[in-house]
Amino acid sequence: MAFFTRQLCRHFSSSAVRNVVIKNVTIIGGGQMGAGIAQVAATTGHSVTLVDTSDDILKTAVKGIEGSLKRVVKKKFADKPEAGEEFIQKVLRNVSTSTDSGSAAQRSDLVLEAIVENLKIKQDIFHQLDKVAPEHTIFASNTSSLPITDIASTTSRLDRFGGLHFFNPVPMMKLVEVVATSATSKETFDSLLNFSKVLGKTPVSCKDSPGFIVNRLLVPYLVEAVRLHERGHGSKEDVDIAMKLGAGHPMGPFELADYVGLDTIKFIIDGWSAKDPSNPLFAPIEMLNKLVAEGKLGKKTGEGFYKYKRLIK
Ligand SMILES: CCCCCCCCCCCCC[C@H](O)CC(=O)SCCNC(=O)CCNC(=O)[C@H](O)C(C)(C)COP(=O)(O)OP(=O)(O)OC[C@H]1O[C@@H](n2cnc3c(N)ncnc32)[C@H](O)[C@@H]1OP(=O)(O)O
Ligand SMILES: NC(=O)c1ccc[n+]([C@@H]2O[C@H](COP(=O)([O-])OP(=O)(O)OC[C@H]3O[C@@H](n4cnc5c(N)ncnc54)[C@H](O)[C@@H]3O)[C@@H](O)[C@H]2O)c1
Repeated sequence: MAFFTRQLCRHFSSSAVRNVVIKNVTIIGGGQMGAGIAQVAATTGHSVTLVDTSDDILKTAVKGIEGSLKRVVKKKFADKPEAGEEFIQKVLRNVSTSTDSGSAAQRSDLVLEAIVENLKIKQDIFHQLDKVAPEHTIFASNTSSLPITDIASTTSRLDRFGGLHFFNPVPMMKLVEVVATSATSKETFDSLLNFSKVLGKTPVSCKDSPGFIVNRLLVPYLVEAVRLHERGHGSKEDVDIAMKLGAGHPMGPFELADYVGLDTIKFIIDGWSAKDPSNPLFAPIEMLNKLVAEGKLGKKTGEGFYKYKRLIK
């Protein structure tokens, strides 16, 4: 009888999990994206634990969240600065930080990963967390370019694993790509879809195909911009001005690349090139490789294609 009950529980706890209402969220990675997602989740009343590898990084992340919230309240509470400050403190109370992803995951309905764009590191972290997270906990990755199926493969919760691809800067960008693998259950997908809506975002449904929707279209455009410049057909500045004034983009391709982070972009290009080496789209980009080798990673380090005065906006 005990055996039967155990089997029944196992069945219900894995394949027939009900929709999970997401309240407690662990976000792994307190960089640009993790901090932005933490801000939005905390603002919408979720209890958020932000995890990174050191307390210093986490301190910088929380400072970044506070800075971003100040920009939000400047608009939202234009005539009531005290109410604005109260709002900021209320949101910040919903954010705690930790360097221990395991204990954070134990209290979470959702573990959302936003660490470096490296398959092995992402797989390792989910493999560890799969052993300690509650059965009902949904895992999701914010990857820009890696197959969710590959990231999920080191876990035993393929039905409770999906993609939640946010856009940078998270507080301003309305879109979330919600990605289902062939193993993601409908309940998990619906929970992720609903979570995105509760965050105030507009979700679109995506298959686990390379680049999902946005990056599938955005990457060739960005690559062609840098090739055009390398061929001597336009300065960075003119290319950026052209795309802003001629195509209505809020940022030109070089500005956008600096904003995303050149290390992240290199991870994306190198990863796709390794999978599809004969595709000319992914041939090495000399300018990009040089800047990354010099530690010029874009806006976050103060220099990339351009130089910047302020590191944290
Ligand atoms: C060339 C190299 C090629 C190499 C190959 C390429 C390979 C592949 C690359 C793939 C990358 C994929 C990355 C990822 O997976 C997907 C992405 O995220 S792509 C990025 C998507 N984001 C964008 O496209 C951003 C475009 N930019 C904008 O929308 C705007 O510029 C902006 C960021 C919103 C800023 O607006 P601006 O008007 O320019 O500037 P302001 O500073 O005046 O801001 C306006 C308004 O917004 C408020 N605000 C801005 N940022 C924040 C923030 N972080 N927090 C809170 N508020 C913010 C600001 O306060 C202003 O408010 P207002 O004054 O108007 O009240
Ligand atoms: N930058 C963008 O515009 C953008 C947009 C959408 C999605 N993404 C994706 O989001 C992810 C993060 O990108 P980002 O721009 O925030 O990068 P980032 O470099 O700003 O931040 C990554 C953070 O992860 C931390 N980290 C690394 N290994 C860790 C580990 N084992 N445990 C805990 N923390 C760890 C780092 O210390 C760093 O703070 C990537 O997968 C990227 O492809 C990026």
